[in-house]
Amino acid sequence: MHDLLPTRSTLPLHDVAASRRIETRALTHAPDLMERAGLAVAKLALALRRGDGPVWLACGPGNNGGDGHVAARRLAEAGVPVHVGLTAPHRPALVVDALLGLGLNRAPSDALLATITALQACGAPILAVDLPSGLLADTGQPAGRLAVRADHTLTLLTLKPGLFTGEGRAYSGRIWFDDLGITPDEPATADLLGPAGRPERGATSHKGSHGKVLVIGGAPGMQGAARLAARAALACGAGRVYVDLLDQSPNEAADTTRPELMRGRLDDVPQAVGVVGCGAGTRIAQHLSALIRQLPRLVLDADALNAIAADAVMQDALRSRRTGSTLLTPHPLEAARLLAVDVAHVQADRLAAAQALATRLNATVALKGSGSVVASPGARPAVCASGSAALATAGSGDVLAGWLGGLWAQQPDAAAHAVACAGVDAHGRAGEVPGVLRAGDLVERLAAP
Ligand SMILES: NC(=O)C1=CN([C@@H]2O[C@H](COP(=O)(O)OP(=O)(O)OC[C@H]3O[C@@H](n4cnc5c(N)ncnc54)[C@H](OP(=O)(O)O)[C@@H]3O)[C@@H](O)[C@H]2O)[C@@H](O)CC1
Ligand SMILES: Nc1ncnc2c1ncn2[C@@H]1O[C@H](COP(=O)(O)OP(=O)(O)O)[C@@H](O)[C@H]1O
Repeated sequence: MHDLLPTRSTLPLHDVAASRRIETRALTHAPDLMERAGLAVAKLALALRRGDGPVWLACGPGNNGGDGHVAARRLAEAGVPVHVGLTAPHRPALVVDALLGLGLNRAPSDALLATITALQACGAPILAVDLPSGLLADTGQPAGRLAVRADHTLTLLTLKPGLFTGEGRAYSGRIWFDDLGITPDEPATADLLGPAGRPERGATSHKGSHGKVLVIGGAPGMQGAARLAARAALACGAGRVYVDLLDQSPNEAADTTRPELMRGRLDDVPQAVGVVGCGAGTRIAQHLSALIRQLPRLVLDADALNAIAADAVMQDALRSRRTGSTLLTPHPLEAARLLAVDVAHVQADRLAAAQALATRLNATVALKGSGSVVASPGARPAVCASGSAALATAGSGDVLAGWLGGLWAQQPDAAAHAVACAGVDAHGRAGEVPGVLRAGDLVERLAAP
């Protein structure tokens, strides 16, 4: 058993169907799985309980509840007072939520909702077994109007996507993992991203070795967005970074506080990685066709995505680009526009939405938000466990787009999927601070070795 985040390597995620298959096969040679699960829960409960009061184990009707009953027995054997039931004891030292796990298949019944409300109100820390009760393992969304908001979740046998994306991080608390001694014997449903290395800088390299980025965006009043993207590309290590600010005179500086940044246009740097759309407004539409046709590698963000959502011809042009050469970075609303659905639909199943968009536009999609999802046509999707609400501030997405452009410029042979996985995870890790991180400071944190 170990504390899972931050991840030290890329790990497999398994959805409910895959977890069930793994469990069924494992039970043939390890029939004591529930004993192992209950023991792991009891060990963690011992470490987490606060005071001498009873550990309250709220056990549901299925095997999740079974894990809770085994844990209760183990705790009692260790001399810990336990209370097994659906109503609260006096001053519990810990609550073990073993109501519902993988088997959640509908909105919790009223009786379960009453127990969820009681365990939430009792004041003790909550340890959820496998999943917070009421949270859907595949999507990270509550199945009904309430799910347990746990302080800790000990997930068992497999890692479930819903712990990490959607609302998962808000409900799961600190995530622990015990594989119960079983190695998954089928491919992952998705990857949980680990840290990726930075592009190498050879001792004799020169600026020409590290590629070019062209940032196109920054309509009047929104030039900061393009500048943030350009600064991020520069901080990432791109050899040269050019900025094409829409509607600005070509004689003006790209960024007076970053003299390293140059003005440039598509015709000046036709082989650059394009980072298009940050703060661009609606005027970007008139530039997009040429950019989509000519730039070999494209990161499309913000207003570029909105323009594409409104133009079927541009969508066709995107589809005809080489697979692996286009990277879209929508937040959920931009993804919803591109898919012609509402945001709730996207958030209800972020993995499915990202995959649908990737297939529809023949592009890699980094669907942003807590638990960003990277999806590409024909590839296994990835979920990013890094990041925090410190990133929920204007400009952090512009920084991501620029950073992705900078990474890609230095790895011209990389496919968009690999670039997206590395960049999204690095961006999230740099954004793990208490409070708020201003986007300019995020660039500096990303740049730090
Ligand atoms: N087998 C093993 O050795 C191992 C098992 N493990 C553990 O087993 C867990 C999976 O167990 P599980 O399949 O029994 O499902 P579980 O989550 O307990 O729920 C099913 C029950 O809940 C009910 N129910 C569903 N939704 C409901 C709702 N909204 N409101 C009310 N009721 C609802 C459903 O009712 P039904 O649909 O049948 O009417 C059924 O009775 C897994 O998460 C892990 O903890 C692991 O530790 C590995 C070892
Ligand atoms: N609560 C959160 N947890 C993790 N990452 C977050 C959270 N809120 C925002 N982010 C990240 O911050 C960035 C915000 O991007 P975006 O919404 O495009 O902002 P902007 O357009 O203002 O730059 C995305 O990378 C997103 O994944």
